[in-house]
Amino acid sequence: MGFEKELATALEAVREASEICRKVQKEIAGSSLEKDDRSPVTIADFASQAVVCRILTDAFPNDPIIGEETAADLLSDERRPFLDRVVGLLTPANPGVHAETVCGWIDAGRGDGGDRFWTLDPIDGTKGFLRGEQYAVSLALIVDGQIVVSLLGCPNLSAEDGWDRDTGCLFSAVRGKGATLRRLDGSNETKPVRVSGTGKASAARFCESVESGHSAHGRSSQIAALLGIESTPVRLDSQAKYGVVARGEADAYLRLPTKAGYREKIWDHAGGVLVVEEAGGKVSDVDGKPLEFTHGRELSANRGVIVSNGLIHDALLEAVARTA
Ligand SMILES: Nc1ncnc2c1ncn2[C@@H]1O[C@H](COP(=O)(O)OS(=O)(=O)O)[C@@H](OP(=O)(O)O)[C@H]1O
Ligand SMILES: [Mg+2]
Ligand SMILES: [Mg+2]
Ligand SMILES: [Mg+2]
Repeated sequence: MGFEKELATALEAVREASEICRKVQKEIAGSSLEKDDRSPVTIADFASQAVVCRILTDAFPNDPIIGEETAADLLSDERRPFLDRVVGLLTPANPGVHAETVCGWIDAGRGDGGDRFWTLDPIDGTKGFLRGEQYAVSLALIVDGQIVVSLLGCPNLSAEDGWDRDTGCLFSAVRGKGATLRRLDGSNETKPVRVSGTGKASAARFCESVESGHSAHGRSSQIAALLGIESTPVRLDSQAKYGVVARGEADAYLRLPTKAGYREKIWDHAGGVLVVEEAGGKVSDVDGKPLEFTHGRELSANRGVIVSNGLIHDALLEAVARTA
């Protein structure tokens, strides 16, 4: 199957959601609150999830969506003004829309898995978004446990030479058809995406999370030392890291387990994984196992994530094992 309609619909959804995020990031003050797990969320996270779920549900009414956010976080009386601001973001494209409708769109993202489902991170890297730095809108379609379509909208990641750098970029991949880069604006000009050709592990350029609570930075410097790497890792938020490896600006992204028991969420990876694989790279957990998107909301069968250009993957896994 070509998944043409799925890709076209997902491109429209990620572009519309990214546009809202860009608008909010320009006037960010007072736009965030804290969820029960103490992580931040903004009006743009909710609006982005609402937009993507609305577009996907219109086109594919039978497809479940597993999204990060829930409207339950908006329903108290004290959060009503915050909900009204989310509704305000959606009103230009949906004149007269009511709060109940918007909450229904957000909660269309409360679906379960199954043979065919989408997973959505409406803003990945919310902390980066709040700092004015990198974030991504991440969306993927999973069929029979395999990612078949994936998209990463990166509004603050410059498009490459010759393109207007300010528009941000949009990566997409369809299984077996390669990975593609577009500008995030409406233009449909595309470029193929390829990983780097760095074959010597000692020459590898790493990227990793900004937040040391999300990936063990100390262990990644030990790994770099073992491999004879002298360059310092580039730290950037969100699945933009997958995009950067996919287009060869970095050779690897290490996400090393921190506190025992944290399980990675599927929406934090699905949009990036297929983009890197279709660009010629490789993704596994720290034990070298493929990521399993068949256990609901979490990658419960995996620990950590190692992303590379493929050529240096075995050397990375060996160094990871030696620092265990
Ligand atoms: N303890 C812990 N360990 C691993 N991962 C965690 C942890 N806590 C949160 N998260 C998830 O990290 C997502 C942000 O991705 P990054 O780590 O790439 O961003 S950052 O550079 O650290 O800001 C972030 O995604 P968003 O909530 O969508 O921003 C979280 O789902
Ligand atoms: Mg995330
Ligand atoms: Mg998120
Ligand atoms: Mg979050």
